[in-house]
Amino acid sequence: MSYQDEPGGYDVGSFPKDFSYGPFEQNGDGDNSSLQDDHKPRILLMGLRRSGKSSIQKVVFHKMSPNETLFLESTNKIVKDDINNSSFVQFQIWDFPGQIDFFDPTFDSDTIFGGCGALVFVIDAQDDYMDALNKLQLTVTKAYRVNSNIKFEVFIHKVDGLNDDYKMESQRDIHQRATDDLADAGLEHVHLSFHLTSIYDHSIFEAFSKVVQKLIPQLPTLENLLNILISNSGIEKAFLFDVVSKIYIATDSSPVDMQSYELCCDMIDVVIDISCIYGMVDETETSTFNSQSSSLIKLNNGTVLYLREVNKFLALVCILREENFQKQGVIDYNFLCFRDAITQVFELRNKCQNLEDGSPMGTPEATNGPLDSTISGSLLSQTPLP
Ligand SMILES: Nc1nc2c(ncn2[C@@H]2O[C@H](COP(=O)(O)OP(=O)(O)OP(=O)(O)O)[C@@H](O)[C@H]2O)c(=O)[nH]1
Repeated sequence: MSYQDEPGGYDVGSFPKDFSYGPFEQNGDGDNSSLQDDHKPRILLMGLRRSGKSSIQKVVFHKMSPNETLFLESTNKIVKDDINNSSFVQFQIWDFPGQIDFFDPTFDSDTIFGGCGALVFVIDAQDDYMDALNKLQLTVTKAYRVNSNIKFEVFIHKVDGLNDDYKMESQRDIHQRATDDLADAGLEHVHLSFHLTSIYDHSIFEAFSKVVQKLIPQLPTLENLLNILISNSGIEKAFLFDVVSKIYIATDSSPVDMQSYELCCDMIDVVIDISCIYGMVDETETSTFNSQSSSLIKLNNGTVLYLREVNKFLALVCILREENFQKQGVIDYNFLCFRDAITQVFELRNKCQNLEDGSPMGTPEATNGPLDSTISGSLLSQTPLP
């Protein structure tokens, strides 16, 4: 990951449409870095001072430990962070200073909101949130006028300090007030998504996963592939993880429960830690996660966790009953079909992006159409487990 700290020089002309995917572009011929930049969507982090914006960015994308965020200094200019080199998913995060003033003539809202995919507004739930709600209304109104395609995500943050009842009550109250405020501004049709988050547990990774997923046009295809994989392999739940950030870019369509997600995150940590200690062939190696990476953990409640490498950046982590793991051969075969299908999805996506920069080929409908049926066919041809 590279880290930039430059408040000016935004690229106004290009309008990022969706995610671009690292491995294939890096593998491609020639220098297409400017093309990559064109396709990189922006996620903006906004909210009042000290609400926790920089902490979120540092913990999720820079592996900072939550306690270290106590020493973070206040952000006083826009900080752009490129999430690209080591992560499969590519985008930019712009961290805004809390005191940003939309009426300042130097605040170029067309540039800032124009190329934005998602706007994450962070509200400190441990503080009085009335000012934050006013700012939220102002921000959404301003951003929506410039770009009606922005996904608005509200993080009700620092909930680690709150008991469960108060947490739910705050969420209900913030939800109600925020939607009322928008209705007053004539924007009742604008959708806000709410997430309860804290950097001290997995909730921030889960919330960010959902933000990122909304910007992946191939999500329905990925979900469909995961559904086919689990139903033919006796798997209960499967996540496709971006290994570096531990955000999941897709899961099957059964509901996600936090404990399963935490278990899978912990498994990735275990695999990376063990690989760092025992998996380095020589000291020049920089990545310990490679095509040899896989792991099987049996829990004492009859559950099995199974991890397989999909590519340099992605891992599939599955949860299944021990008795369903007896036919590991079928699961492994289905996994290989799944991996091929995923590769095809992103290769096709990449070709479309290169061929028709900005054309409707990049839309989910286009990528889901003919591709889905061929890939589904190859997976479905496997013998389902009894
Ligand atoms: N309890 C708790 N504290 C948090 C959490 N997230 C951030 N903090 C703390 O909140 C304080 C402010 O965090 P920052 O990330 O600097 O806030 P910011 O929104 O970037 O602040 P500005 O740069 O001034 O706009 C720090 O002391 C963090 O440790 C959280 O989830 N729970």
